[in-house]
Amino acid sequence: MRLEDVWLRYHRRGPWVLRGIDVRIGPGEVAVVLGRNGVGKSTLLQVAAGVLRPGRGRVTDRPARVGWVPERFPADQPFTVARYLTGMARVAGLGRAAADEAVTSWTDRLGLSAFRSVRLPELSKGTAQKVGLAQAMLRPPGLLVLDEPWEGLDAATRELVPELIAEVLAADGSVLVSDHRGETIQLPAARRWLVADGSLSEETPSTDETFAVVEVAVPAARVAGTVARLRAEGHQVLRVRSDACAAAPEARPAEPLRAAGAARSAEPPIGVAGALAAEQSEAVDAAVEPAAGEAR
Ligand SMILES: Nc1ncnc2c1ncn2[C@@H]1O[C@H](COP(=O)(O)OP(=O)(O)OP(=O)(O)O)[C@@H](O)[C@H]1O
Repeated sequence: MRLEDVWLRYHRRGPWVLRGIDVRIGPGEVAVVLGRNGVGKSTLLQVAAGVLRPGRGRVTDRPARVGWVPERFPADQPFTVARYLTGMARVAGLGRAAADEAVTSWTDRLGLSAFRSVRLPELSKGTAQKVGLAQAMLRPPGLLVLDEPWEGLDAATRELVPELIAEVLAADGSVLVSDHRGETIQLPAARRWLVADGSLSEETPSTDETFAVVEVAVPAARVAGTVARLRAEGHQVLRVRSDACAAAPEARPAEPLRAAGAARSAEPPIGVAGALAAEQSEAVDAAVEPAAGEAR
């Protein structure tokens, strides 16, 4: 699929959100869309999915079957989970029996079986997100578009997301995913598209595919700005936490950089800049490339 010189704005005289985006994604490829809040990641994903039509330019070779998981599942619909998913399966072109089979299979897999008779507005945010994932996968999509798919999901389902992505890729589908939680660290082969000022640039892959995790302590008042800057630079922010340990007044000695897989071990963090009051400090864990020895 290719986005050819795509421009988009929401209002006739409004500012252009996307300005001349030109990018292509092929079968079996996954791209992570990164950038500051409000920069246009969701807009780009919606254009790719065919939910929004570009004001100028065009999208070519979009696969016939697109699975789109919006950032917020629209749960204000008067259907039960089973009824909604069966309806979506039929809309996707499945016959009655195949639709029932797909709904049973995906509700089982996503832990939704107990919610089949529950109406959508009564679901918790996380459960509604699972319904959003299920509807996108009912019929194997040639293009899967996931807008912050990890948001609100329980741990078990979060782990399932890379599995679903892998399945789409294995069937020669393409996947686009935005991710502000840094979960796409689990997709080491993903291309990385950075959106800024309406344009898109692609990060060139590192020859060293290992990651390192750098823990950084910043004053609470600067957390949002730091997170935004790190993301805009293409780093994956894994989590933000209040951390009394970061309040230690003395600087700790630097430890060797740890691999991302070891990030949650009990080892002390590296290079923590301390001297912050506990109630004022937040720790930002940022995974950066390249690995060892080049903490930025
Ligand atoms: N329906 C809409 N009508 C008008 N403006 C919109 C609409 N949706 C988004 N925008 C504006 O377009 C810009 C890009 O929004 P978009 O949601 O695509 O950004 P984003 O990078 O996905 O943000 P976030 O990371 O916060 O989800 C923002 O300035 C936003 O306010």
